[in-house]
Amino acid sequence: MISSLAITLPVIPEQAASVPVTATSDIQMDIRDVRKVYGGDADNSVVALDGVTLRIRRGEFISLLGPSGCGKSTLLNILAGFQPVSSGQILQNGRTITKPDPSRTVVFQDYALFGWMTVQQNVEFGLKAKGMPRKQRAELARSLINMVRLNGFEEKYPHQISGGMKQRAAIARALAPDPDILLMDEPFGALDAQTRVLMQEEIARISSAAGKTVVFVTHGIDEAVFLADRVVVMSPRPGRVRQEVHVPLPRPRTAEMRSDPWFVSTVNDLWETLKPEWQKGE
Ligand SMILES: Nc1ncnc2c1ncn2[C@@H]1O[C@H](COP(=O)(O)OP(=O)(O)OP(=O)(O)O)[C@@H](O)[C@H]1O
Repeated sequence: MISSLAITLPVIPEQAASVPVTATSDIQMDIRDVRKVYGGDADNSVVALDGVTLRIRRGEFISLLGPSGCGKSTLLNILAGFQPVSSGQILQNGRTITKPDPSRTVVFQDYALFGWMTVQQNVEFGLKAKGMPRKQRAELARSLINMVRLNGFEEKYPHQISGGMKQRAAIARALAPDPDILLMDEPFGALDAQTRVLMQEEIARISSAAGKTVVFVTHGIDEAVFLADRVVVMSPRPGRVRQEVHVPLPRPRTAEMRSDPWFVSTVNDLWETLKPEWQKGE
């Protein structure tokens, strides 16, 4: 039971009041006043992010939650190094992010597996690109396949396995280069409701076991709270950090925590806050 914690750690309206004291050396990602504008011409330009500031601790699991179009994917793409900021800065271990790097890998909603490669080959892909010898990469890939519980499916092609299995393979592939940070963009968005719940429990287990920092983009309030150490709620476009919720649930997260009173009331409170914006759409 965590109900005693529920009294001391409610949904926090102001970010500054809630942030635990963190040594600078524990900060892995430092997002400083980031603004992103798409389109150069002032009439057609879209301000996707404005003044986003966020510090992410090493090993922390962050859920980025917000209405459609608030800039969640934009922020994730910038963290990955796929897109530049328009202004502001993002530091990883004190260094500015300027391009993609194997220390940050991405899991997308649509799996992005190579259809002509088996599960084993997909997982090995990044290791081969890094020049790891064949035997070593085969062993490492097998242990990751084991971790995501796909043993027995190593020689299957993506079209021969289910959506949940494809996403497990994509997670194993993203973990293969041993990244510091795993970036996940609505990874379970294409799955049916039951598989989604099972995958949430899997990623909770895998991320704890692998000890990675995770940034997880989602529309799902219960998913965000179930998985995260901290839920970062974004405002409608232009995206800003409007609220942070520190989640006191212990790890490993287990299915029964979904009926904990703190969990239920936090999900309800967030829903009440976000409903008007989500009803409006973009
Ligand atoms: N390449 C682009 N060019 C122009 N506008 C873009 C581009 N990519 C995104 N946008 C716009 O920027 C805003 C933020 O988009 P983004 O995809 O980051 O939001 P999101 O919160 O991830 O949305 P969703 O939850 O629907 O995926 C939206 O208004 C979107 O239309």
